Amino acid sequence: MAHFRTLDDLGDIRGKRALVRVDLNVPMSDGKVTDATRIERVAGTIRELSDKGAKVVLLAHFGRPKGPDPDLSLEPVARATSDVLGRNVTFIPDCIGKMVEGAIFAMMPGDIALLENTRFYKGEEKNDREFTEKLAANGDIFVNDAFSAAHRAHCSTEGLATVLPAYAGRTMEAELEALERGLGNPARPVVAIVGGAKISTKLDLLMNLVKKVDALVIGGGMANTFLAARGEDVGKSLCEHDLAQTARQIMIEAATAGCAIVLPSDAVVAKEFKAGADSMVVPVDKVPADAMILDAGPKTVETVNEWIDRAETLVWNGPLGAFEITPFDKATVAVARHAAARTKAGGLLSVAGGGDTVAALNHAGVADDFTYVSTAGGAFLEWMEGKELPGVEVLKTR
Ligand SMILES: Nc1ncnc2c1ncn2[C@@H]1O[C@H](COP(=O)(O)OP(=O)(O)OP(=O)(O)O)[C@@H](O)[C@H]1O
Ligand SMILES: O=C(O)[C@H](O)COP(=O)(O)O
Repeated sequence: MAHFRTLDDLGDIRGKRALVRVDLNVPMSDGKVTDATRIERVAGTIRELSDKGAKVVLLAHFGRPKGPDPDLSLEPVARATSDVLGRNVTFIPDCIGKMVEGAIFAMMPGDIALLENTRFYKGEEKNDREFTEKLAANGDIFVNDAFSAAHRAHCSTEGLATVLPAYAGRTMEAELEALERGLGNPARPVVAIVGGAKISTKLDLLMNLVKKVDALVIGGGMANTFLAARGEDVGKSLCEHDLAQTARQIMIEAATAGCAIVLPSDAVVAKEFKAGADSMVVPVDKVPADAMILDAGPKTVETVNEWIDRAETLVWNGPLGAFEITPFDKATVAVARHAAARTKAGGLLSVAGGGDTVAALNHAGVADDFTYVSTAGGAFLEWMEGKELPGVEVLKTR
């Protein structure tokens, strides 16, 4: 990639402080990382910089804290990163200031440290110049290996590249190359599946996506808002009723663009959101008032698989149900396995992205059978829409 500086362009960095932006926003349960894919993907960059003798200082965010929040500390992620690397990763409980400066000063060439959640400071998400400079004070070079956070114009994703010599890490390089190969000019029909729970974040994306794909399958918690917008009673399901008008607008845009919208026709419902809860399959117009939709039903799975059979390109972000909890993983697993089988048989280019989506494909045992699995969620979708990603653009121009 001629227009980026990469690790190949680094000179002698022995003893230099490399601030490395990674995406360690990984799924966690009971304080433990439940899927280490994002950590595994950045391990190569970390090892390479460490082997070159840099002091490797990892910068990352975790969750969406409103300020310092012990529940969103990166400390447990430092342990998981250490396990993946098979090397010690020191956790430094802040990301700016004298204490951090001292801790980094004490590091030996090749040592690796992870700083505390950058989002504990308000300046981070505002891309505040002063906060960028405080972060930059602890680095000699900046390496961005967080493609999955590159849609955010934050200090640690964009700002730092304006004040320090900036390089794309190996994962950033690999993601851009693979997505360009797979989606630059996709073979049609293109089917997109968008599910998951981050409804408000994804509605804007859907608005643009319907203009680019031939069919849009809406699943997971996302679908409930659309079903409600269509007038269905979704009981106690996850649903953003105040976004019903936007959902209706998306359906109108889709009709205008000739994009088929595929919504669930049946659903698995339960009264409790817990493993092994009593559940039943109902048509989407018969959801009991005291129950919630937690997965797509078998008829829906059949319909989605038929769309996959017609597709040349499949783009997938967001699970079709609460796949972490049995038995609400069935639809996601069935569709993932179907797409994987078609990919393996030839004829389907399948690209999936999203932290939870990757976890779901791993759960289905088919992540390796997709053409490409990106660890990015929002960044993946924005890239798909053709939007410029600030974290990528700033690397290009320097
Ligand atoms: N019907 C549903 N009700 C409640 N939660 C659901 C439902 N369907 C899916 N989910 C939840 O959606 C979550 C995943 O959604 P999300 O939008 O975060 O996916 P993603 O885009 O792959 O992940 P990320 O945003 O981390 O990259 C899972 O935790 C899953 O349990
Ligand atoms: O999980 C992600 O998609 C990235 O880490 C970005 O997280 P955000 O949506 O909270 O900015």
